[in-house]
Amino acid sequence: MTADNVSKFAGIYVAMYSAYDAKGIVDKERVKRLARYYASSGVKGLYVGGSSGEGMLQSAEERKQVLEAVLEEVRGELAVIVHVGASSTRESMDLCIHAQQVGADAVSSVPSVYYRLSEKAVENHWQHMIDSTNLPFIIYNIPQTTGFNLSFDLCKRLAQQEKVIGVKMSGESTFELEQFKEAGGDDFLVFNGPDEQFLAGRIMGADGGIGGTYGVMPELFCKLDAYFREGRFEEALQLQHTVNRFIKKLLGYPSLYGACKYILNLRGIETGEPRLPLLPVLPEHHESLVQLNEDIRAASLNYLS
Ligand SMILES: CC(=O)N[C@H](C=O)[C@@H](O)[C@H](O)[C@H](O)CO
Ligand SMILES: CC(=O)C(=O)O
Repeated sequence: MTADNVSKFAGIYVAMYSAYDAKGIVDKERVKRLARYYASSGVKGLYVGGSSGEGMLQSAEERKQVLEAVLEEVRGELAVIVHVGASSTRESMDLCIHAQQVGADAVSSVPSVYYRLSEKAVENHWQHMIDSTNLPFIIYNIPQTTGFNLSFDLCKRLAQQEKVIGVKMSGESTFELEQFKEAGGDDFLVFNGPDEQFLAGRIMGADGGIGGTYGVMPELFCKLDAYFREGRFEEALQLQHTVNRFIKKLLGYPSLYGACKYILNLRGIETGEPRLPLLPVLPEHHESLVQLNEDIRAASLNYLS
């Protein structure tokens, strides 16, 4: 990993939702409109097909369609990292090869889920993906959903490879986050996962963040990152408090993604409902989401003026 790569990839990435039509079928035009919405928000890039993107709930064919739509819209304008994690190594490799063919900037993956795998098995799973293309690879560590926590030693071993450029750390320990930076060295990128502690992650060494709630407030996260870079920590903390009030509310709905998608809908960006088993919001939630959308809008205007 070179310093060039660091400057190419460090920054704020929206973990993008997928867009479906009213029947729940992937809608490429809607995906494009959503990608376009972020292109003017100041973010560095998009993380496609991750937790928020519901990649794990889609067929490989659908995942390819979503990625193609995103790239057709913002290729060269935004950095596009695509999550290729799947249960079988074979499917992940297929998604990696596709990502390279269509021009994604990097691939990323969680461990295989469902089976309880040894560290050796997870390493081998990731290595097959790394070897299947020339693309940079970003480890996705999210122990609270996968049950597998990346160790310092495995991080260090993987980071020695040129193609392994970073880790998305969605575990909540900022100590472990700091240790991944230590394991990988200066040129190894660490992305903060938990949006609620973005500032803490940045202070402990993260080079940027990849987050789902950024999708409804990208400008606020870009501003928070700017405050951090400028050393304006008190203002950064105040802004983190502000976004956390919004995140806390978002987490109170039947599903976080359903709430975020409804807010996007209020802004004229239709993405359909989250895919089951993730629950949509109900009519009784609409009024409070209209209010939340207005509050986010007011905060964005306030911070950007
Ligand atoms: C567990 C999970 O999905 N974490 C996401 C990414 O790492 C975050 O972006 C959260 O969605 C966000 O911090 C809200 O809790
Ligand atoms: C939230 C997040 O980072 C993801 O969608 O993977």
